[in-house]
Amino acid sequence: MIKSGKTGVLLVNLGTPDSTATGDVRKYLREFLMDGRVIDIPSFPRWLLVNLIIAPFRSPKSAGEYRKLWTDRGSPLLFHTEDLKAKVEKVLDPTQFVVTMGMRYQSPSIESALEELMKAKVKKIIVLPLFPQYASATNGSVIDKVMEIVKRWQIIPEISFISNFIDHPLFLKAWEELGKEMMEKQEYDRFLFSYHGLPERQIRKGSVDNYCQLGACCNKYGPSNQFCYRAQCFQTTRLIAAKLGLPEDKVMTCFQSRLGKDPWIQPYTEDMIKKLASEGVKKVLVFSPAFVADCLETTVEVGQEYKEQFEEMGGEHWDLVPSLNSGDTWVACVKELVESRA
Ligand SMILES: C=CC1=C(C)c2cc3[nH]c(cc4nc(cc5[nH]c(cc1n2)c(C)c5CCC(=O)O)C(CCC(=O)O)=C4C)c(C)c3C=C
Ligand SMILES: [Fe+2]
Ligand SMILES: [Fe+2]
Repeated sequence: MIKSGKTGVLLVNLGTPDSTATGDVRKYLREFLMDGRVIDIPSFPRWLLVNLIIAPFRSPKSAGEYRKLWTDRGSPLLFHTEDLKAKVEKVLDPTQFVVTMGMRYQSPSIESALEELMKAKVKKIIVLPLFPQYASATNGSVIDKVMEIVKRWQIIPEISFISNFIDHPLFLKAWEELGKEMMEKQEYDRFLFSYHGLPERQIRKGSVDNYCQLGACCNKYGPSNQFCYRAQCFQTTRLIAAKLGLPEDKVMTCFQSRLGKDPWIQPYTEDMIKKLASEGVKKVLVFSPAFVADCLETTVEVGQEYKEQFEEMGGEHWDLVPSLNSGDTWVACVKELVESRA
């Protein structure tokens, strides 16, 4: 009998600068923000905006933020993704799977990872964008990039894209375990779930039959809004909160990291901090479940900057639940996600 080939697994995260030098941060921001799924305006105005305004003015400031984040092993987003890949490789059957890792922007590239899989003569590729909630700017962009590369291949193997995994029992269990560990050390008055934001326009563009109106529609999650990023975030909060038995009136969902002047999805995390402080709330536990690895957005923005803001307004505890990184339950989740598609 002819032996069929292995299945290739491609884990993809966002990407991070090569170093904290302003030039490297500028290069990263240029590649990232020139993606038409991230800044979704026509290419010429996008080029002007990115190259003449955002990259020159933002790079020095962002480089300073990256310096607060950087470790001996470099950027946490990169080394946690490398660790995850190494651990997933260990738990998957090596006679059946070849595991690779790539970043949507900068390095290691998706192209180099796909070449590795092609050389391994895989019969099928499973692509797992490491973003729990689907957004055109993240998962959509990964799918776009993979297709752009494989369309040049003579033989295109079967490809399966995992587009969201917010309800996977092991994803929820991993957050439950991390949350419990924090809650055993400290009591909290509120539980804040802060997700990466998106321009409202991008939600509207993805809304089928105009279902999504960026309001109470996101309080329900089902076939009508299964790809609405905002609805997926609210659903993620509900599922994790239920696992931890958190009282509904103490749980809030909000969105961080607005870029530019256009309206982004609300409520904004910064407004939520002001509201909590004005209500006299003192102890807040913060989850960031749009990310599966510690990165600039979690460690610096939520863990340092928002913490300072809350404390300046009279708050006493602002504690960030660490991300999934390469923890055992999360590794088991990735194993199951992959095996279920093999
Ligand atoms: C849930 C995942 C993410 C979504 C959705 C997303 C959308 C999005 N992001 C920007 C602009 C920036 N994001 C930046 C950093 C960053 N973003 C994500 C994830 C999502 N982005 C991660 C994991 C990171 C951190 C990377 C790291 O190296 O640690 C940045 C760069 C940092 C900075 O200069 O502040 C920008 C800029 C837009 C415009 C957007 C949707 C349209
Ligand atoms: Fe981002
Ligand atoms: Fe919605």
